[in-house]
Amino acid sequence: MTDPDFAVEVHDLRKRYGDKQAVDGLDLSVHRGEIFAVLGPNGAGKTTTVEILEGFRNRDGGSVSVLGADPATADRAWRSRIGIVLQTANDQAELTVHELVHHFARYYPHPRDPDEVIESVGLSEKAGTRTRQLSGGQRRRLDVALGIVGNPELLFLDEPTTGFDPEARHSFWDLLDGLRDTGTTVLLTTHYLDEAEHLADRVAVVRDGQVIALDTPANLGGRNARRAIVRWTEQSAGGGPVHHREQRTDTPTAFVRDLATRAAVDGEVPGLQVVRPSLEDVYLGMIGEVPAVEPPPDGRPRTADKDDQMEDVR
Ligand SMILES: Nc1ncnc2c1ncn2[C@@H]1O[C@H](COP(=O)(O)OP(=O)(O)OP(=O)(O)O)[C@@H](O)[C@H]1O
Repeated sequence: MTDPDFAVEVHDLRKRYGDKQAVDGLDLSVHRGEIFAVLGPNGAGKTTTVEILEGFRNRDGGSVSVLGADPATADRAWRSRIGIVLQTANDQAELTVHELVHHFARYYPHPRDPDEVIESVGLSEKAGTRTRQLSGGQRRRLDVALGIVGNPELLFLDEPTTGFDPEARHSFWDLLDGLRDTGTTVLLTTHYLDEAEHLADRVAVVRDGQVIALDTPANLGGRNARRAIVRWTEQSAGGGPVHHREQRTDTPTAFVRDLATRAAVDGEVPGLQVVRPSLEDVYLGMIGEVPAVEPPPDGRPRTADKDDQMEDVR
């Protein structure tokens, strides 16, 4: 433990609520300076894990190191090195943006310049506005301002863009890209696959309290999961039933060329589609929502080609 290259190291983390094993032997490590996303369905154990890392919740077992210290016993000096943006917004509704950010800055030994922070989250024009008069997206930006004004080495963001419109989400991403450039380590939980894909250097998928996959967004699920899928239809001889065919391949162009010579009807392959699984397809396959990237079950028809698989998907 306490490898200086890692901002966070977690091994075999466990937490139970009554008879619910919320975290069940979870392992992960976050490099310094990286943006790390934790994805998972509702109830997977993400918030519990993050709260343990923040020192807000006790664990039942496992080892945890955050900025070299155990959050369960860490002191105030440690706390001033982390920033936290919670799911629920702060409620000092009568203070202005300027007052609130300046007020929070005084809690920290080495804060950033509060006015620069307000500017960096795009709220300069709202500095004199009471926080209750901010829109949801502006409120979230203020939450981030409060999370970063202490100049944290590590920032926790719990579902930062839930409820944002697409434009607000994209400006928030720009804000985080800027934070990345300052070397701040960010650990965020999100339900949005596009968010993880855009922002994260690495992604952990959590299900049933365990990390079931951990990789870069491009490699999550393995290279095989991102192979192109060619889909088309074939009709049985004599006008019989239509079969939906599907094949995974690294060489879709060559495959379609070959398919066109054997399966085209009047020059066209019926129902032809070439798709590459998105991160969302891979993720949904992993958490068991849609078997998007699983191999076909036994007993389904397959091609003679030993490298690739084909199935009748009906
Ligand atoms: N304080 C608590 N008391 C009892 N059970 C809890 C408590 N907090 C969470 N749980 C349960 O533990 C499991 C994990 O919850 P957790 O909030 O960590 O999941 P999550 O992945 O953050 O979910 P979401 O995406 O919905 O926020 C869930 O089954 C939840 O109902």
